[in-house]
Amino acid sequence: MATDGAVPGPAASKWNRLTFDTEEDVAVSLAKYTAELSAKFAAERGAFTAVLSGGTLIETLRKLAEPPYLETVDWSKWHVFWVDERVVPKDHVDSNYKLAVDGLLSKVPIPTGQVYAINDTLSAEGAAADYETVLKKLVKDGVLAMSTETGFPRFDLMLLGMGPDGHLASLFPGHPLLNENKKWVTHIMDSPKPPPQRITFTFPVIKSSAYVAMVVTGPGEAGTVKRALSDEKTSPLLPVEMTILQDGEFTWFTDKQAVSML
Ligand SMILES: O=C(O)[C@H](O)[C@@H](O)[C@H](O)[C@H](O)COP(=O)(O)O
Repeated sequence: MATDGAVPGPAASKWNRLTFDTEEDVAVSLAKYTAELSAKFAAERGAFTAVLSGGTLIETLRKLAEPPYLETVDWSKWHVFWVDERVVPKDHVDSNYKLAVDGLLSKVPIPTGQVYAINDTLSAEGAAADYETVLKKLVKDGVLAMSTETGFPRFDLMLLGMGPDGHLASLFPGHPLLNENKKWVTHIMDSPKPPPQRITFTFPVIKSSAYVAMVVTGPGEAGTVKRALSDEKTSPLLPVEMTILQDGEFTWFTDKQAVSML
């Protein structure tokens, strides 16, 4: 059972809240939504740029690796990125790349050259700069779109999670990185969520997305979801509340436990 809600944001942007009975129902709907956007952009642009988070998001994407999507999705058009990544070896248990490979990417035939992991031999600062260089080349190559409104890259779909403190990516409440408005990719050395060293997309990039799915299931963030979805705003806004798309569609994918305090 899904319900919609009305929402704020720039006139060109849309905002939806979908609530399902169970996490399983969220997973079923998220796979359909992702597969449909994949087909849309593959047809329109000949490529589909999909950005993954760490955390439970990969588990909630599990239905994509099952029929019918295994056969019906044109995986050759996919280009996969990470909205944030821990600065650890790619085979480390804390790696978001490892998490995604184990949970999804090893099960679907995306060309390996179209999965963009960080260079794990570099420092956090170096890896962020290197990742930004990779993105800029993909813009030149016509794989990654640019937002004409913001001058930042415009990813087709970002699949995001939210922490109990309202963080997304590695953009944490009260952190100076929330104000970064020049770089596409930056680095953090003191992440309150371990491990401490990460790279992360900046807000201008996230806000330039064509589609964002904010996937929150279970009771763990119910209080933060209540605050994020409340009309009464308290200052300072949480990072998730700051994520107002410039010209895109933001959709909450939640289960009943996640919205149980609304
Ligand atoms: O690298 C990370 O840790 C993630 O990208 C992070 O932003 C995650 O999405 C949230 O912390 C939600 O995590 P859960 O889905 O596990 O609640």
